[in-house]
Amino acid sequence: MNATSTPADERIAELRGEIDACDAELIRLVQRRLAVSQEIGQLRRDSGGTRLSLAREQQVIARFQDALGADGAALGMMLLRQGRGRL
Ligand SMILES: C=C(O[C@@H]1C=C(C(=O)O)C=C[C@H]1O)C(=O)O
Repeated sequence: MNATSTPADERIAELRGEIDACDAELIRLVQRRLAVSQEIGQLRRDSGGTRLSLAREQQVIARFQDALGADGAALGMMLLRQGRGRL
């Protein structure tokens, strides 16, 4: 600790490091999820199926809603939208 920083400042800096690590992991997971989702979409289209599966999307949103409430559902919808690209 230097002369001007308090114990709270030190702890905040430490916790911000944890947040930064969480964010980096989340970004990596979102990118991985997008790649997997796009691969599934391509496989379905190549075999003559639809690009989207609304029943599956409802399951995904319900999972986020159950775990995280209304904001979770919104987050799930953002992830789904990311994988859709141009409709
Ligand atoms: C990835 C899939 O395709 C699409 C993308 C989804 C997703 O990103 O979770 C879910 C349903 C589909 O609309 C799938 O069917 O699982």
